Amino acid sequence: MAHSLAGGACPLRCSPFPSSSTAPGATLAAPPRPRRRVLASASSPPAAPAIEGRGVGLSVMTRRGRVLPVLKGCSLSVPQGQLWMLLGPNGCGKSTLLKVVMPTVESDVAFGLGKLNLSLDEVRSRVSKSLDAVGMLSYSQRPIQTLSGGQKQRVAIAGALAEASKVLLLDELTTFLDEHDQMGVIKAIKNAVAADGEVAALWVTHRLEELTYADGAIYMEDGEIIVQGDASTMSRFIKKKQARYFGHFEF
Ligand SMILES: Nc1ncnc2c1ncn2[C@@H]1O[C@H](COP(=O)(O)OP(=O)(O)OP(=O)(O)O)[C@@H](O)[C@H]1O
Repeated sequence: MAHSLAGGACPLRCSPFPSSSTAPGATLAAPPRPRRRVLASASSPPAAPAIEGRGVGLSVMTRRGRVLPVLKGCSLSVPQGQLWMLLGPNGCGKSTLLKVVMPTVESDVAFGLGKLNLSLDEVRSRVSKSLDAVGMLSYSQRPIQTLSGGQKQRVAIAGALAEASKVLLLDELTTFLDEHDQMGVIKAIKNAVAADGEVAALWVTHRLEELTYADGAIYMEDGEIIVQGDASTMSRFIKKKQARYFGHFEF
């Protein structure tokens, strides 16, 4: 099974598991008197919720030390297989609510396993092994939206590993990442490949320093593979090529 991941924004995935959540560090406020109405068709049978929040409250501290309630006892339920819109005037709390009901790292990785008909124990085991392989096990319960770009990439890689993908096709995963996140992602891939022994990865990059982590490399020009070999051979080849290129210029 091959799994392709591209750089840039991580695809947002919804949890297969119902969850209610609050943002880390959020102050839970006592819910005010309910001001909500639930309108439902009497004929529609209740579907299992895919996104669920119960009594979610969140307050932030202003610079002047005032506690500002942003979310006040919000309860919502979006059934599986349906598209719902979150509406309301500017500043009413839509984006904040979206952030706090996002899936956790754990449920995001489990998402792809829904199609495999596995037992819950097997799902849990695969999720924790793959998160461990990319160094993200301690983040299992964190909402995806609270992660850095590099951490999101590592969670996406864990998702591919959990599905037992034997081939990882990785396109410029580190382009928009800072150096710390870049190292985290490349080490995660390196560990995952080394730990399993059966996984192979092909990594598209412009960052030549990443060659240090590779076992081998392939160099292309104008639609053709010019040379391929082990990492040290390829490193020498690239350095010679760069020297020839810079030799054309007089400084
Ligand atoms: N970290 C924060 N510190 C201070 N105020 C905050 C913080 N987060 C959210 N708010 C305030 O909470 C309110 C809700 O913000 P939010 O962005 O969720 O609203 P929204 O409904 O998505 O708005 P819009 O439709 O304009 O995008 C706003 O008044 C915003 O200024």
